[in-house]
Amino acid sequence: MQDFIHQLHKAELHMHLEGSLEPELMMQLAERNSVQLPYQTVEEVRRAYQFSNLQDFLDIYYQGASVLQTEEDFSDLTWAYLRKCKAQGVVHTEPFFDPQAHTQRGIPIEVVIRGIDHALQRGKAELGVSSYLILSFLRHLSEEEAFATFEAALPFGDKFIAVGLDSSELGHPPEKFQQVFAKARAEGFKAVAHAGEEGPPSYVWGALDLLKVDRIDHGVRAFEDERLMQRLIQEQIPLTVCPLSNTRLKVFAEMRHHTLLEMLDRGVMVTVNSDDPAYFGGYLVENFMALHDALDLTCEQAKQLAANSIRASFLPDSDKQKYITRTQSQFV
Ligand SMILES: Nc1ncnc2[nH]cnc12
Ligand SMILES: [Zn+2]
Repeated sequence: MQDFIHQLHKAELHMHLEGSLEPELMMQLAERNSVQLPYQTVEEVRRAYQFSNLQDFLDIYYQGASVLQTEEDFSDLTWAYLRKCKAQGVVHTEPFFDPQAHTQRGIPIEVVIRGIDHALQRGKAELGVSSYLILSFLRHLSEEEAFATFEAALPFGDKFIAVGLDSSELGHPPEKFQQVFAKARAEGFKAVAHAGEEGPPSYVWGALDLLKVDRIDHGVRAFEDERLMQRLIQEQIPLTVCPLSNTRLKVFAEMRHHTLLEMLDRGVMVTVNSDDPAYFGGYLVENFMALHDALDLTCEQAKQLAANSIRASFLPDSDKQKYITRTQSQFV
């Protein structure tokens, strides 16, 4: 099964670059930049990765991100992730970055974007992995701060395709960011938002109706609202679901309780993603394998999920068709 999943042409649509910072690189960059971390060894870092909810994780995630300071750091981080993509049969990726996690520490936004973009260009040229970057706003900060971030990023508007919304969900509903999303869409950007990870189904409705997003990130709590499920199915709105993240952050107590395959079988456009692979125990293939181990994911379902990831991407239709046709003729 693992080989089968490796070979499928897959897109990854929900992955935070800062969440791909492996403990080894974290320690290396801490040393390179003289940043003090509360850990002495890689093992100590790994031992700290015990989370009981999203906020627990975010506290550690932002602390980890503090080692990223120069263009080279952002490029090294992105490059390491793209090599993983190449090794796992990910042909296209649409990663998030959180500019405010860095600008708040005094790192200029151009350092962040230039570093990431350098690696993404190299990934396309040297590894054949294509990508579209997504600029994500931190929802625990204000909409004014999101606007300022968007304005500062606009001179680099050719380097990202969409805006997103992440960080602490509860207490920060989509409507808080209605104006800045309207502005970004008016400027021609696509839109996505985390919704229904820890937040209730009403946040998914809000992301659809107020932010007018093209995809929902997570969205697993939509399962609790049958009318919403019907809408997701009818309109084929993609959900970028992250199984290992959901169990690590206790959205589901155990993988065997995860509803991803039930959603797939009901006709929801679900995709599999890794969210923060360095923190949650695996990249894309490991997420597929977790579904196989706990829920008996079949080859047919894996193929469908891979095709969904291409369909739900922002690739042009001609590229989507190319990848889907290839996957279908790969295994007959
Ligand atoms: N799973 C997640 N939910 C919200 N914000 C995040 N930032 C990084 N990972 C996240
Ligand atoms: Zn996420």
